[in-house]
Amino acid sequence: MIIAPKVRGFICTTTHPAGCEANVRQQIAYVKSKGPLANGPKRVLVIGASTGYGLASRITAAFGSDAATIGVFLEKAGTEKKPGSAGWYNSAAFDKAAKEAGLYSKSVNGDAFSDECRAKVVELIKADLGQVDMVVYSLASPVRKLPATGELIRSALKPIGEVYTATAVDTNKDELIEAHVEPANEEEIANTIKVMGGEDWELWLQALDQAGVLAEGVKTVAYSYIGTDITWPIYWHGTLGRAKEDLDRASSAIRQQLSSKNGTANVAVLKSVVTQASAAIPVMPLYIAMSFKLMKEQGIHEGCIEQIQRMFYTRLFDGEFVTDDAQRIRMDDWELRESVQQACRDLWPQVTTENLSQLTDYQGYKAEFLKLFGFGWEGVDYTADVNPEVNFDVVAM
Ligand SMILES: NC(=O)c1ccc[n+]([C@@H]2O[C@H](COP(=O)([O-])OP(=O)(O)OC[C@H]3O[C@@H](n4cnc5c(N)ncnc54)[C@H](O)[C@@H]3O)[C@@H](O)[C@H]2O)c1
Repeated sequence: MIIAPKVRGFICTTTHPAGCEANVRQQIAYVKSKGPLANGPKRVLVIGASTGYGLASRITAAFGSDAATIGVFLEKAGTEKKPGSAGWYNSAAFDKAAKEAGLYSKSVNGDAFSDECRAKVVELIKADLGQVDMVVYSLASPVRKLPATGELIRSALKPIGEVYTATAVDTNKDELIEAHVEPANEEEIANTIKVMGGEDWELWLQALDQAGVLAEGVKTVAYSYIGTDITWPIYWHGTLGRAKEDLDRASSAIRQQLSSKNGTANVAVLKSVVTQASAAIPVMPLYIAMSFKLMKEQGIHEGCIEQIQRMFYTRLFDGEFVTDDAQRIRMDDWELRESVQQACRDLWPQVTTENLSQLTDYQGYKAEFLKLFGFGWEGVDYTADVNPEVNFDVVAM
């Protein structure tokens, strides 16, 4: 079939397998261009491995450090008649490239919040790798089914204390709007912490530790976002920020847990990038369009793969392991420069629907958003017939 993009709200409901493969190949080429990673991990588990930062982590570990990887994600396979999710095609493309390079790659498609999924991963590690020396936690999900009770909990994307009002962009109409978001109540705050906080990361590390599949000196990282005063009301000071604070709590609990095997646990604070997760956060698309323009002009632009490659190569495994006072790895250092933030603050009140494309990198944002779903990649013939049914080595749950 011939597949064209169909955007509905914050997502594109169609995907292109060849475009997703082009995305993965380009990320692999980027990592390879940096040469081998000294002292890198060799057996890596990535939870949330199919898109965004998790995919970039899997690619960096495999192609920077020749690591065997197990990836966990929740994605939909395509059928003859209907395209699957982008993460499915990304993972198929990763698996193909890893095997071509002689690297071990196994994937588990299932609910990472479930005990069954943890048990399956433990079984795989025991059977194939023995132990892992790195665990990346990169889940982004609006819902979590609690493993103990089966209760389905939903997160909320809301401010706390007062209504949030700000200029935002309606990405369907390409118009500036005034976004109003009502504050969360106590239950919504607690629920968001349950879904996106640190509990599930802790459960993973406990299960892996108890099964004896964590190697001496194991490193685990979970990804977070803090941002600045521009996004604080909706993010860091809102429900998601509370969940991310809980990740800091979990990181110190896991650090304690791993100390007997000289393991480390850190939250890595990453920059804002275009992913399916960030597209759903009010104000993020406008802020990203603005900061991308400035960071590109200043020669410090990074997407997922550039951020993660820099983290692995200059902080985690080679270079200087520096953290902030809360033991967080700060990869948002370039984004937080005053040259970027002050310029954003100055630009914010000047942006209108008419000058959006001149004052910000809005066109770049839109193009990158479509690229997440496999559209707009150079070298892909979008007029050609493509089979949406793509199979690879994946354990279904
Ligand atoms: N996007 C940003 O700008 C940004 C910035 C800083 C930090 N982060 C953080 O990085 C992490 C990853 O975010 P992202 O933007 O890469 O998101 P993403 O939406 O691109 O990826 C989410 C991943 O989680 C997986 N997933 C979701 N629910 C699952 C489930 N129930 N079971 C198994 N897998 C599941 C998906 O399959 C996918 O692999 C999040 O913690 C996010 O807060 C993102």
